[in-house]
Amino acid sequence: MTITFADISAQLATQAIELPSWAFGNSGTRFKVFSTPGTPRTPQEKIADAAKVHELTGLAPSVALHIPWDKVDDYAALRAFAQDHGVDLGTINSNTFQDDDYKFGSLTHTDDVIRQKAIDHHFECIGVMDATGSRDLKIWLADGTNYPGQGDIRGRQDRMADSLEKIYARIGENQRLVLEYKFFEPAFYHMDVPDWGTSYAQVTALGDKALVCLDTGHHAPGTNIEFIVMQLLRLGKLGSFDFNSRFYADDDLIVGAADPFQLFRIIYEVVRGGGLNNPDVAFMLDQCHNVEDKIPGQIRSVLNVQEMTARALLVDGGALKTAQDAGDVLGANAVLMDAFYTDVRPDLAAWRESRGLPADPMKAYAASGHLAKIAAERVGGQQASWGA
Ligand SMILES: O=C[C@H](O)[C@H](O)[C@H](O)[C@H](O)CO
Ligand SMILES: [Zn+2]
Ligand SMILES: [Zn+2]
Repeated sequence: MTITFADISAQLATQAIELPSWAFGNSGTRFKVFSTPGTPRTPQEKIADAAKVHELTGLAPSVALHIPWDKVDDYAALRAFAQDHGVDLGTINSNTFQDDDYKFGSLTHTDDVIRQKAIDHHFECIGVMDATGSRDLKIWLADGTNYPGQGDIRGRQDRMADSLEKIYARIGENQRLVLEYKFFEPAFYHMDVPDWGTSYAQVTALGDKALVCLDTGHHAPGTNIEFIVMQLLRLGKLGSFDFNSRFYADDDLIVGAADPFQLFRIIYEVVRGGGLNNPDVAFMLDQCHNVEDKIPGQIRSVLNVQEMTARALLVDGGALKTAQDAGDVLGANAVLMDAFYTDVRPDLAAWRESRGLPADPMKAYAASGHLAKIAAERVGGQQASWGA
């Protein structure tokens, strides 16, 4: 039975992709962080930009914050500001990677005083969650070493487990902790949470409110990421995605830009594993727009996820299973490729219009004059920049 667009539009209508506040700030590499006219200077301006993406796509109802980059005196007021703009505040990201004290680790540090400082920072983030109504605390640790022998990697695991246990004890009833893994950078010999297995082991030891965060840019080249997605869904431990794409390392490029087929395969396993529109599995972007304009970059990103979701939902599951069970290798592959090669853009455009959204949000944003408006308005002050 061929699946039609009409069969899948209801599932598309409930898709929600959380935007990272930091994607609207300036970002770059160790070589240069470029500034851009109109870049937000405050958490409020970042949220207003995220709301513009939601206004034009209907896809991005919440914004993730990064502490202290989005530190304010009154988080309840910030939430009200967000809600006035038609979005809500989402995942709270901790940051133990920009303080001199954490040169040799944070939650893994040998010095109890420094470790407690890192734990206290997470208590502060949980306090922010209480004020913003956020569900998820996302922990990504830069902790690791650069040379064999530099650190006792076993001892570091034990100290991290102890630190996480103390943090987890403060996680509220309707809150969760998601632990993000990354195979390298900024450490170049070992990272203390290098892979899904380590994150899974650590969060499983904590309890049901602790889950794994999968950043699509955090795997060794050649890794079959969709297999990891399948397994974490199967184990009920996939809490969230940090979506982006990369050609080489953790490039944090627009999701689907570097490898659209990989994004399709990942989302197909999300669909197959019951993870689509599943409140337990958060879709978030984690990107930096170093040279392209940031609001259009985020619009393009959520549209890429939507397009690949539509294609994944068009996979004829019945025909696929029949071919798989019959050992029809090429037949089974063809079922998936047919969906991947289906151009869903015309149907999506008509469907957006039927919902009062612009058929082509990229064109609509370009024609809106919004970029020129914020460039003219946002003069003076300190532009938000990755890291500050
Ligand atoms: O590589 C770092 C991770 O992707 C984290 O999610 C980090 O918090 C985020 O990228 C912001 O820089
Ligand atoms: Zn990430
Ligand atoms: Zn990353």
